[in-house]
Amino acid sequence: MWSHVAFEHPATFDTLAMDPDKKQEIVNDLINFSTSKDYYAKIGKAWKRGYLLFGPAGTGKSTMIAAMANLLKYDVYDLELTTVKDNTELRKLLIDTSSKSIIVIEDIDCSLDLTGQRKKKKDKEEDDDKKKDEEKDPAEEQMKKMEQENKNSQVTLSGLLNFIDGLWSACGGERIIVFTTNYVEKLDPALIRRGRMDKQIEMSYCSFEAFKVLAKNYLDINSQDLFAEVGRLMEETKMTPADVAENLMPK
Ligand SMILES: Nc1ncnc2c1ncn2[C@@H]1O[C@H](COP(=O)(O)OP(=O)(O)OP(=O)(O)O)[C@@H](O)[C@H]1O
Repeated sequence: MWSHVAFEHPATFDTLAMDPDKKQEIVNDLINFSTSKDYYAKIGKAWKRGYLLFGPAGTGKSTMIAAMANLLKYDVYDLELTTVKDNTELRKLLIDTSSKSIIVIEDIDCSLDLTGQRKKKKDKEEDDDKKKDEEKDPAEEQMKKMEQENKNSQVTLSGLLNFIDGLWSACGGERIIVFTTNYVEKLDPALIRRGRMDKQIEMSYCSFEAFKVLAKNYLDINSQDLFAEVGRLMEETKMTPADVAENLMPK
């Protein structure tokens, strides 16, 4: 079901531009997770950890995932939810991952109508209430039933969460699941509740600290007269690390 491509992304935590304290915290968290087999066994929980990476495009969410994989030497599985037929298929796909893996679901806000599904259900209940006393057309009822069955055959938020919550306990191995989004505010709060996403990481516009990492990577410069001015401008502007990096590339 998965097609295999050798993972050879060069990004590491050394080349990742972000606040050094925040970066160190994430590295510590990952190492702590990967060396905690006994702890998870002791508390009787699946050895898994969920990360939510959020922030504007070009702030390094994909780069961060590559750095995670390179640090832990895990396989990366890119899961395109919109192409998964139903919860059964989702289950099969996830069981089929290797025992040291990072499962990535990018742009979660676009993959599933996470907020919509709940709203639709509520709207439907209201509609049904209104109709309670009205005569019900059997043909219409049948159509509704079919529509509902069709809906049930798709990947749902609850299918996804159930999987994250439970199934891995049966599989063994260490699994990291990473969700990314450019619009954290659009997500269903149930998805980002603690316990489901263990760590939420905001990827933000390029700070001066992040700029220094990029200057070192791209130009081999640690310090320069213009740095003070760049630092001031970085505070004033909202530039993504991707934009900064592009400007540091030879033209
Ligand atoms: N924090 C960063 N550190 C180092 N390089 C970065 C960083 N952010 C972006 N880049 C550079 O910009 C390119 C695009 O960034 P990336 O794809 O990681 O961003 P993204 O947040 O995943 O964007 P999108 O939301 O569009 O997927 C990367 O290949 C990398 O070269």
